[in-house]
Amino acid sequence: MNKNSALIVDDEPDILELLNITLTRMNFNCVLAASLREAEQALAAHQFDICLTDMRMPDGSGIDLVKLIQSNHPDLPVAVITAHGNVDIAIESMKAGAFDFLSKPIDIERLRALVKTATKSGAPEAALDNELLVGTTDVMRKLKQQIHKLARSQAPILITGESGCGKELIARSIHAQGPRCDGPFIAINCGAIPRELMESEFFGHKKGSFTGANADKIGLFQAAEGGTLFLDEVADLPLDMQVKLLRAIQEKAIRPVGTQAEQKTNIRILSATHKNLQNEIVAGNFRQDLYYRINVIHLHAPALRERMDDLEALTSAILNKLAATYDSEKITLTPDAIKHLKRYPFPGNVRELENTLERAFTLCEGNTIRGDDLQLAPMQVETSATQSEELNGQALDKKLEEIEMSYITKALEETRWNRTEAAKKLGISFRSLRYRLKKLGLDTD
Ligand SMILES: Nc1ncnc2c1ncn2[C@@H]1O[C@H](COP(=O)(O)OP(=O)(O)OP(=O)(O)O)[C@@H](O)[C@H]1O
Repeated sequence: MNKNSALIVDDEPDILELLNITLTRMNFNCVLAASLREAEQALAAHQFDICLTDMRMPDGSGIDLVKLIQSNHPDLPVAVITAHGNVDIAIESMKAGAFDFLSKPIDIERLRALVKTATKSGAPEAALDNELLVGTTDVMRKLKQQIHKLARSQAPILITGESGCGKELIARSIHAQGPRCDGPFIAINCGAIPRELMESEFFGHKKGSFTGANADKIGLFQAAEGGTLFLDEVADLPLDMQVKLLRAIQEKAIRPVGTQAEQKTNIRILSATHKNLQNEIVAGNFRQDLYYRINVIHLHAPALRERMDDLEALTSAILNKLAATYDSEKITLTPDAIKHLKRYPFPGNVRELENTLERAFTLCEGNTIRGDDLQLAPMQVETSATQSEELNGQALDKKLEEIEMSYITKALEETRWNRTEAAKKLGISFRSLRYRLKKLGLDTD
């Protein structure tokens, strides 16, 4: 088996020795350098699989080395070793391109985990274009490149963008392309957890630690061990929970409710929000220090109306998925339907496009969707981009659902729950009614 090779840069002989012994035991060939100059020479002479560097060297800083490696050897993962508690340096180095950091005193277990993650290859090349994210417009191409580049890094990433524009999908792609791809991807909507259960949901609890805690329970952090924890709607975390989350990220350790002992964690944190976190900080709803920690790298997901050239590709991907789900033949759109879609601003982004097409599919005759089947009200078609920014996709969906629910229940009551008759009354097919009943939770089968 070919040995991996490591470049270790430190002017402190003790640490150099510790790193050397640990990595040699992990079957690495180690090259040692005591200064930036020596590191540069080693980089010019050898190929490495990982570089570990201290921050302070006689002739420069670890960040200088990170920058140098970024520009000359962009595929070489480099991790920095920082003084205990020096968060600023750790973050600065990750922003500069370090894939992770270790703080002193060095914890051997963490060091081994870091080295393993760094040298583990991500998903195979074939998966890299990731079919997950449909889109070839410039903005999507750039986003995909960024995702590919950031997948190996362990830096926390904040993904911003409007509702339904693909933030979770981006997080999944980062996970799928990175070295943690065999580990779990745990997604959690921070706004959906009852406040009183939050700490236990995040960190787990011990049996008997509070009323209702009938058994030991693991939390999301433990469930995501070795993988990625995706905190969706992170702006909705209450302030007291923000403090606890900050601590967990900083210490890379958690304490389940009702226990004293800390548990180390090895997870990557990705977060997302459709809110402007800067504004939330000013309003006193979000902690600046937590923002700083989760936003080491920032990715922005574009709204659908900013990449309308992707609309047709997205539409056809969604229709293929629908055909597979409903075991139907290929579904097509008339040119008129395509025109309708192109004129609509999609305040609810790709999610709204999916909902629109699914609804149209259940309404359409045969397998061809016409303009009218899309039910895009003229008022909505004309909505300006500025107005649509104020609309919230989820609110719109909820409203439409309420209207749908009230019409359907009325028709069902009038026909004494005869669904064939109710469908006729509503002017929709039986198939469409059945689909809607299921979706609204009114299905009695
Ligand atoms: N580029 C894309 N290609 C294919 N499907 C996409 C794309 N972007 C979003 N989607 C689909 O749109 C839906 C919404 O995406 P996702 O849940 O990732 O959005 P989000 O921004 O996280 O939404 P929210 O802010 O409401 O949590 C999903 O079903 C997702 O698969």
